[in-house]
Amino acid sequence: MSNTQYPRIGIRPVIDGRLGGVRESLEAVTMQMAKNVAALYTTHLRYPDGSPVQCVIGDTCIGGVKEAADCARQFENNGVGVSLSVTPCWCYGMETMDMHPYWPKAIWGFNGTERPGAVYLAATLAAHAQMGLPAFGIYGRDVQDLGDEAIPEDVTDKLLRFARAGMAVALMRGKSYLAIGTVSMGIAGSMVNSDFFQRYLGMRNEWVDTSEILRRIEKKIYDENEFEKALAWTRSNCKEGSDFNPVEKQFSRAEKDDHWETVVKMTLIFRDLMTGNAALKAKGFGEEAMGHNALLAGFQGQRQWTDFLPNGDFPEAILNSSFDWNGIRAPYMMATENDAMNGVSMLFGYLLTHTAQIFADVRTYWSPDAVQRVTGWQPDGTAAGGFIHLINSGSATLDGTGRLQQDGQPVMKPFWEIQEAEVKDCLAHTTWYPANNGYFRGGGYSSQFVTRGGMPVTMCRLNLVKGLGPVLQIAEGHTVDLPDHVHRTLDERTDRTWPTTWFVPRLTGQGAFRDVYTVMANWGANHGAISYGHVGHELITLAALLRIPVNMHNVEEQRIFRPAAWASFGTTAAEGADYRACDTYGPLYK
Ligand SMILES: C[C@H](O)[C@@H](O)[C@@H](O)C(=O)CO
Ligand SMILES: [Mn+2]
Repeated sequence: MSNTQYPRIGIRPVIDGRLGGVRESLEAVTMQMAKNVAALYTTHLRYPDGSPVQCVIGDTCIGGVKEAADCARQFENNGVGVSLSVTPCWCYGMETMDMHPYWPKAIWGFNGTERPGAVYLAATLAAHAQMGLPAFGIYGRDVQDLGDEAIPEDVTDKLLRFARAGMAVALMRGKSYLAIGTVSMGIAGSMVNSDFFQRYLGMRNEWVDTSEILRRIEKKIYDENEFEKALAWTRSNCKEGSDFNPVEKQFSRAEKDDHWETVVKMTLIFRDLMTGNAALKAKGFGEEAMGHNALLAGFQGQRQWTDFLPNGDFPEAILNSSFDWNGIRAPYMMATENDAMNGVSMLFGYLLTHTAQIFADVRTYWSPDAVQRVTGWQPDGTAAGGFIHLINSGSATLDGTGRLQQDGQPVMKPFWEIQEAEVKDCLAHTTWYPANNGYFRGGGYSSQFVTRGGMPVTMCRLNLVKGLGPVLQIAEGHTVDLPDHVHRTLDERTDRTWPTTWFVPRLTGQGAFRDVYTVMANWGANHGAISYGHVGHELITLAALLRIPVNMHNVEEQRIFRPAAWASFGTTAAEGADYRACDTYGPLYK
């Protein structure tokens, strides 16, 4: 996606239409409010390629329906995907409101009292509620003087929160999920549900059979120069681990070398399938050069492919990372086992944070007693109540090693903040073991690392429930370090050739978060998507925009920001209100 194709944020300066004094006195102040928000957005928000988000400000202030219609046309012509109305004064709600059926909407009503911006906000939010077009209300806590250009901190926070989630909605619209293969090992999440993608995300689905990978390998439908570069980089940066397979099952050195070539080609091919590649056009493959317009993809892998060919762990891990042989770059979202529902969970985390995501099985809850029994160590500190072993062959991002840093702390961060030395460190802490060929008869290489402890992370998962629809679950928590011998003992009970993250959710003492065991017991599927930071509140805002109820979360009430109309569905049991609101509005795209 080039910069010019990214959706923009439309800012609507709304004004009291009474000419002959009132309007004239407010023109400059209203337009200035719009300009100030645009400046805030362009300084703080970025597109996935790292460039600043672009805003379109209405050509004129909007005092009535004629100017509202002009502005809608202007926005349509300028690629707007998210709409924010701003006003310092009373204006005419239904005459000036944004009526677009699916642009995420918010109104910032200035908290001054010389002119009542908040009264407009209330009147217009009522109109939005009455018309079934939910909008977020933004209103500062402290009164400002008319003409005070500062955007207070609480307002800034809400403006940014709304825009980040709104932009995620706009970025998904019109893009594709590409399934490479079909259902993996009976996993329902890989039974790609096009009705969900179309109606809830505005995305389309593309499917290619895995025989396409073989065709491209055999017919050399990839950039051969890039392949040589990629193979050389892989040889010098991806260290191969010992072969733990029984000797009689091990592949020969020649076969292993051949597997390295295959997995590097698979990486190029998966990426080209997703986004296209101009180099293919030059080789006479114009159709392949276009790709599938995919923002997200999944690879079935198990079992038909992996039963006789190298597995997808290398391509999945590299694509999900913020770097490869071409240098530091944005991660590609790639779900292992073609678990599209976990892929979308990753996509949510990625679009909100611009950081790579860990894809993992939510494999084992280790109670303190079980840990003590098996290792002799009594878990303490963050791990005192036990922990969850997140581990899956393959697709966890190498950024998940925790070797990227901020002020000496382990982090995951947007690619534009990553330094070359940090990339080297991620690679140095990753070992590529010959795949466990009891599971992967065709060989390949699995990435192994242990995530550094102390990172704040958020795990989420989108589930489809028949009769209900999609629901999102969210668990904020931390990665933890275990003493070496404890890690080794527990890890070796599973598969020591796979990447491990030890995770402790933050407990609230209530419901699903009464203890670590109960968090795991309430997880709705075998996988979770793990994003850096505590971003549960951002996920909740995004879910509300998409009309997806959140069935489980541990986010404090004061951090939750949903469209104003949600309050009309109930204010004390907010979870129930969320379900009723999402049910009433239905999916964003009809
Ligand atoms: C190798 C195994 O089949 C794993 O891939 C399996 O445990 C899963 O990841 C299931 O989601
Ligand atoms: Mn899995």
